[in-house]
Amino acid sequence: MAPIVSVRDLTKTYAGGFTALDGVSLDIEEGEIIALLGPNGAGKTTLISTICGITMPTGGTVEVGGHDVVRDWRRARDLIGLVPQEIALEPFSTVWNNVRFTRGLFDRPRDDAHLERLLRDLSLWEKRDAKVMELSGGMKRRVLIAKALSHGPRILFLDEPTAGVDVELRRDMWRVVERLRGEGVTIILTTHYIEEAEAIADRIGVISKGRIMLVERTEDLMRRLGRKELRIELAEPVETLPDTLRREGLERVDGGQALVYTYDTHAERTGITALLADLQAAGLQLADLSTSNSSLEEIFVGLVKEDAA
Ligand SMILES: Nc1ncnc2c1ncn2[C@@H]1O[C@H](COP(=O)(O)OP(=O)(O)OP(=O)(O)O)[C@@H](O)[C@H]1O
Repeated sequence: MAPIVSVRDLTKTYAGGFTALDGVSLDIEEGEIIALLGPNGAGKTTLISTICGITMPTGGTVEVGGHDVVRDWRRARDLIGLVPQEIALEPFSTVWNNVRFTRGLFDRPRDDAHLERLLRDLSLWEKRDAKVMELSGGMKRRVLIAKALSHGPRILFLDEPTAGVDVELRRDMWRVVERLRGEGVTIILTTHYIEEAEAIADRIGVISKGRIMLVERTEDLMRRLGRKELRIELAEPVETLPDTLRREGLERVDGGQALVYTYDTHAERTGITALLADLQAAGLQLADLSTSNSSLEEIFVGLVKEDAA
């Protein structure tokens, strides 16, 4: 099946000369949830805005549902719902009218039942007659989501959806995302939180300095990167490792006072039992043992550092 979003060699250099996207290519399949992960300023928002036809590319192409987002922007945009990072709402208008107006912009027939369901899902129904300016920041974010979904888009973009939102909104949001997933809606979100990406995304793309560094199925990425460290404090330091202990992943550290064994938490065998047996056989006395997660956060920081190196 043709991808629903196809990005080819996309570049964006802003008027001031700054290159925010530097040759990005990415295919997104219909119905998948993809998380774009990257530090501040990596180019995530620029990528989303360009796919949505809001930012003009300086090179390359983007097709959404087979429509070029520049030449055929209206048809491409019609398939898209965008929840932006910044709150941009009509402050004097009510919640209901804000959402209904957006649906109207997409030339959809009136469908109050659809809008009611959306507002209920987002715990906004009680506030439907309130003016947007009277709402809290969290409520305004809910309105942004309702607006983005008002015309029943096939693709939903969520730009940093959970930055600074409370637990309830996060929960409501993920409930809506689950429902949309069930309906086959494609979801593209940007986030700083790798745990969030891991929890909901089918694939994770890592962006740094305007480039896609990797795109992988979440489970493959986690398997590849899901490593843990076992630290073995020795009663007496060892000068060199006996041959019977030499193996992949084992290192002498702190002048031989400790050994660090890195293993794959997903592997069928971690090799820990054999290692401990070999340590005993080699006559090494253990003073202490501890394990630490190579946390997903650290992995991410590591990836970005790698790029900077
Ligand atoms: N209109 C603009 N003019 C000039 N530079 C811009 C413009 N918009 C963004 N940039 C720059 O492009 C780079 C990428 O910005 P972008 O907002 O895409 O990053 P991001 O990954 O979404 O970051 P964040 O997580 O902070 O939102 C940044 O260095 C930013 O300063």
